[in-house]
Amino acid sequence: MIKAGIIGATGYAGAELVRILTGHKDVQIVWYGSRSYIDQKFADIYRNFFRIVDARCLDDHMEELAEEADVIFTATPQGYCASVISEAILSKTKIIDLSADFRIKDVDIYEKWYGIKHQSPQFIGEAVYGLCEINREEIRQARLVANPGCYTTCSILTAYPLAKEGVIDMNTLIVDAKSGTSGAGRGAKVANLFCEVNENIKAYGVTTHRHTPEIEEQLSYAAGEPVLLNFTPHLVPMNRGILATEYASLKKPVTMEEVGRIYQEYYGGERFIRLLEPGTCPETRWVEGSNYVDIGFQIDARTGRIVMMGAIDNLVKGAAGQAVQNMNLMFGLPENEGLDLVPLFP
Ligand SMILES: NC(=O)C1=CN([C@@H]2O[C@H](COP(=O)(O)OP(=O)(O)OC[C@H]3O[C@@H](n4cnc5c(N)ncnc54)[C@H](OP(=O)(O)O)[C@@H]3O)[C@@H](O)[C@H]2O)C=CC1
Ligand SMILES: CC(=O)N[C@@H](CCC(=O)OP(=O)(O)O)C(=O)O
Repeated sequence: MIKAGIIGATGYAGAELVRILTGHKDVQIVWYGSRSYIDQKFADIYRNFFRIVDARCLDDHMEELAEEADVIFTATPQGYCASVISEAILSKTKIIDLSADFRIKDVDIYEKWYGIKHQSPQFIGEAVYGLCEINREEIRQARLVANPGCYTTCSILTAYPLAKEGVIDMNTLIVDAKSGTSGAGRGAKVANLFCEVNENIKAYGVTTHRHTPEIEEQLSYAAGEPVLLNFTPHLVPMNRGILATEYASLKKPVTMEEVGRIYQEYYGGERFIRLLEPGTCPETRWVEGSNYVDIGFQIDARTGRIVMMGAIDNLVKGAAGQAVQNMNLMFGLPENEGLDLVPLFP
């Protein structure tokens, strides 16, 4: 049995980790970490776990937890993992960090976009960017995995094959993405109150959202050239889900069949990527509650552009599901263990 500790188990991403790991046959959760609910029963906070999880929440003692756990998930705010990680901890246990602390290789870029000083830049080099479909082999060897963000997972996977194959002009790429409100976490904020979000759609973080450099960095590796792009997130009145619609000019005319073949070559064998039939657009409702990424595209011969579309559940493939997929790789388990979650509908 793999012993897993979750720091931040009481947040939305942490609670989703509890849900997935509770159904994972090779994992025992040994630590339900919290700041605000110490000693309270986890199932009293999230009553969907009534008579399923009996444990109480514990404080966030990483050093003590490292003695007990084979893997620690940090589902905590930006800056937390970097402020507690140490060689002593990493020599005893593996860490999968759901925050952005180790995602961006250039510490100056991290500090500029996140507005905080990085407390452990010495571990940035060894951290593996945990996008399983792209970095599978490195993840298997990793002690520290930087689990990608929700917008970034969806945006990168949707464009990756065409960026890698040089089909699109990367300097024309625009990523327009929409997210449900669980993406903002459980903490109370006026902007996320029912009356503020319901019956409304708005863009936010226009030209300044912190996921921009993460998408740019990963697509730069794919394209083999520096990438600058526009990323515009939107908040929509739903609980879960991300839809990314991405526009780019084609470098030369290509057919739907040719593009379909490229996607097939990269993702045809991927358990969690579903390439939709030509002309079918991804919808968040068909991936909700699951680890799937649904991808579709359409060529606009009139403008010479391609429109690529991806949908995920932000809390599953965008956070906890991907974290468990990473854990499976790190422990040599089948990648889909605990993740055969059929999407929910309605
Ligand atoms: N929500 C999403 O869709 C996604 C989130 N992420 C990332 O995952 C992480 C968690 O996000 P999310 O679950 O949404 O956030 P929440 O605000 O819902 O949860 C935050 C969690 O962190 C705990 N916490 C807060 N401050 C501290 C601290 N100083 N020390 C220890 N624990 C602390 C909270 O504990 P308590 O409540 O007990 O006080 C809570 O369990 C973030 O880094 C986020 O960016 C990544 C991808 C998607
Ligand atoms: C709707 C909403 O507010 N979403 C969050 C993204 C959450 C997330 O994925 O956070 P990290 O990837 O940075 O860990 C936001 O825009 O800040």
